[in-house]
Amino acid sequence: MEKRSSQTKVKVVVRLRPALSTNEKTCVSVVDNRVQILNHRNIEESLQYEFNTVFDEKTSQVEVFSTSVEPLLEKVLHGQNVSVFAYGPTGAGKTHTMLGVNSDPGIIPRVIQSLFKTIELKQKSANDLSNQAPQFKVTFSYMEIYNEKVRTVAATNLNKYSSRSHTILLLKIHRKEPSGKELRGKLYLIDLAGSEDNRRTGNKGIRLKESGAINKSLFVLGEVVDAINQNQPRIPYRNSKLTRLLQDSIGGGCHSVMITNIAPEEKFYYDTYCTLNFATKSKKIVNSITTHVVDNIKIEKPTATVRPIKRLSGSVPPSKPKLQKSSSSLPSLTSADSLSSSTSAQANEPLPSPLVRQQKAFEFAIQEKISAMEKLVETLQFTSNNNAVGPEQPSVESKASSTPSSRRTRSSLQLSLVSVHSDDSPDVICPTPKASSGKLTDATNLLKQRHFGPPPQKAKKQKMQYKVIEDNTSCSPLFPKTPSQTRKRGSSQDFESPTTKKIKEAPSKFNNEDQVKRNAEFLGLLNTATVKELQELQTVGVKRAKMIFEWRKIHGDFTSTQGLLEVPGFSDKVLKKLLRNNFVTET
Ligand SMILES: Nc1ncnc2c1ncn2[C@@H]1O[C@H](COP(=O)(O)OP(=O)(O)OP(=O)(O)O)[C@@H](O)[C@H]1O
Repeated sequence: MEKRSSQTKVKVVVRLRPALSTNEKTCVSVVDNRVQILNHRNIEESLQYEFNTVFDEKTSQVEVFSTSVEPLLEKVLHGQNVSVFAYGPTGAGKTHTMLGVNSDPGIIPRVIQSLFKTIELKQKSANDLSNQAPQFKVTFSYMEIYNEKVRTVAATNLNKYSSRSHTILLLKIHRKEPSGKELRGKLYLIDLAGSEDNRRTGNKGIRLKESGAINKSLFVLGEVVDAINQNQPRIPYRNSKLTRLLQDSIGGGCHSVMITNIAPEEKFYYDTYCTLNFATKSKKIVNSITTHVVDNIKIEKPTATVRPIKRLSGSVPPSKPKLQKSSSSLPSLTSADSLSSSTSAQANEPLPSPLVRQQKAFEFAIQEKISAMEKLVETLQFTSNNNAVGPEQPSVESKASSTPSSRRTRSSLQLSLVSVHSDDSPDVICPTPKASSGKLTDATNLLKQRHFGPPPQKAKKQKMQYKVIEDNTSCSPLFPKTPSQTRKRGSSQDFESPTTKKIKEAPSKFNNEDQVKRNAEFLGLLNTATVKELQELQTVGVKRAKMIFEWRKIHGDFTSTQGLLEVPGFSDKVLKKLLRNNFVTET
């Protein structure tokens, strides 16, 4: 059930990074909540922009987090969605703000630490009062929107580690109250690819095209913001993958914070000007906040809410050096970085509590997946386009390029939207030790083993598509290892689920009641089926099944079959055909 509770504006904050070199001239300054940019060519053209919050170059990571993000975490725990995204030109500090470095962690590691600590506190205080504590389950997905025509995550002249994709970390928090009431909140943490002025970056060839694609998606983002501000009847969310993903964040049901990163150097003048103009128009957007709540009548039996340390330790990857190595991908916090008064007390505990250990395991799982993804992209760069690999490229394990799987990974480079999906892990409250342990320790292997793509010719034809790596091995319809690998579409005996079977067995004649029932069953199936099951529906092939599945993971349940129109690959015509072929009427 969704409850529209309030309306709130997109919160736009600006962060100015420090100058990176004393040799460069600067043109931006911050006074109170105003940003001033001086046009060195014409001093009279100096511009001032006002925002609610402006962080100057001295602002620390913890201040950015505690001012802009931390207050919203409670909302996620209460079934609301929150979106935090960093926007700005290449090299202005988006990744520093979102991820940070080990010695100075950014928003993502701080959010994870804070969420787990808050959950622990809530459970502790319930236990202290001898009340039954709520149960929490935290899952995550990591996605990149990547231009499929580009073969490298290449360095530009401007910033040698420039990220060329939009990356999205989605945390889902499922809270179950002892009363049976369930709350489901989502937290999107988004590091957008940098917009850039190609004249300045010196981009050429592939990099120019890549940059063009990034700028185009950001341009569509601008169009979306304009359309919302002008109250247009149609908002062009569907014109880019990025805006589809941000649909809930901009003009949707989320609490949204846009962190606008800007750089002080004169050479960024035009970028800074455009970025601040975009930020100014974004702050007018109003979102209608939705609370995702299910009221279950069933009263849960009391269960242990914090699992014993012994079982938990099974879920932490045993290899310490590996974890330490991967920690470079996702900086973790030290006790010195205590975030708020409510959490700082915890930081001094001599032994990590179970939830802190779970948080660590969770961080590790994300680290593993992100670093595996980075490795994969590097491998792909190397194996798919040796010419493009210059001295700035990171070294690549040659093993990966010589195995048969590398041939498959190469083809997956052509996919534009890469999703490392691990929605079932790690389960904070009650994973079985076996499952949990497998999921966490195998994260990297999983990615290595399962980065298979469609045959290269096929992938070339497809302009934009999803690549999904799922933790649940039984849900890999694209590349099943079982006899189903050779099965033809429609011959589903080998894994047909009772639900799918029910849908497939269409009665020869419907009365109204049958039809309503069937429609409901079909909708239920859309909201619960695995990719394999979805594939069994008429008119839903592998690609559409994966699209439906991914869309559902990101945006939640479909409330009607019309919702399928939001899924990439579904036109009116396709939807009508799908409904007709499955004996379902429009809902
Ligand atoms: N607040 C800051 N304090 C210190 N250094 C910073 C800060 N913000 C950014 N930097 C440094 O500036 C450089 C560029 O930052 P970063 O890579 O985060 O930019 P970006 O906007 O993510 O770029 P891209 O769009 O190319 O990914 C990095 O070396 C980073 O460490």
